[in-house]
Amino acid sequence: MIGRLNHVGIATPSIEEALKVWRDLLGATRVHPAFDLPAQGVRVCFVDTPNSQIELIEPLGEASPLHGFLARNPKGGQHHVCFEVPDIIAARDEMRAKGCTILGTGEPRIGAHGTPIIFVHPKDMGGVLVELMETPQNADGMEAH
Ligand SMILES: CC[C@@H](C(=O)O)C(=O)SCCNC(=O)CCNC(=O)[C@H](O)C(C)(C)COP(=O)(O)OP(=O)(O)OC[C@H]1O[C@@H](n2cnc3c(N)ncnc32)[C@H](O)[C@@H]1OP(=O)(O)O
Ligand SMILES: [Co+2]
Repeated sequence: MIGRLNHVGIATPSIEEALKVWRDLLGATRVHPAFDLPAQGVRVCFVDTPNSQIELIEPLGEASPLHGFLARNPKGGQHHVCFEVPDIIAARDEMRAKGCTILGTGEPRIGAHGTPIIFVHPKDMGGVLVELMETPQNADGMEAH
């Protein structure tokens, strides 16, 4: 079921501060404009790497899921990893059948790439918060990579 690594999520109190690491120290040159995703309670900025992306996420609003993490890690840190799957409902049902907890209602929500996503609880994933996202498709129905 597990597919391509789409991105690594990095929680930060400030995207501008975090960019000093990824752009200024590590030399990333392709930094996308930051944007708000109110439905997910985050502000997002993607940094391209040669074979994947870093997703910088900053809390947006009082209900942001990042507040607990940043209370434990005030300077931010690695928050989640995201893998593509061909069918999000099939992936969710398979993970549930294997005894994993899907966070929230379990209904997929639209993520930053415009495709449905779910999160699997870190207690079932060896301490790693895992995001699964449906593989982006082109207009012709082919994988958009
Ligand atoms: C940009 C949009 C989208 C995309 O398209 O890519 C995103 O990526 S949005 C990213 C932000 N959204 C989410 O994270 C949604 C899912 N997350 C949650 O529901 C919560 O954050 C959480 C995972 C349930 C954690 O909630 P929190 O209140 O912070 O902590 P708890 O006290 O409930 O913690 C329970 C347990 O889990 C450990 N934990 C928490 N966060 C992480 C983490 N990021 N990685 C690993 N482990 C984590 C926490 O330490 C607790 O452990 P124990 O103390 O051992 O119980
Ligand atoms: Co993500």
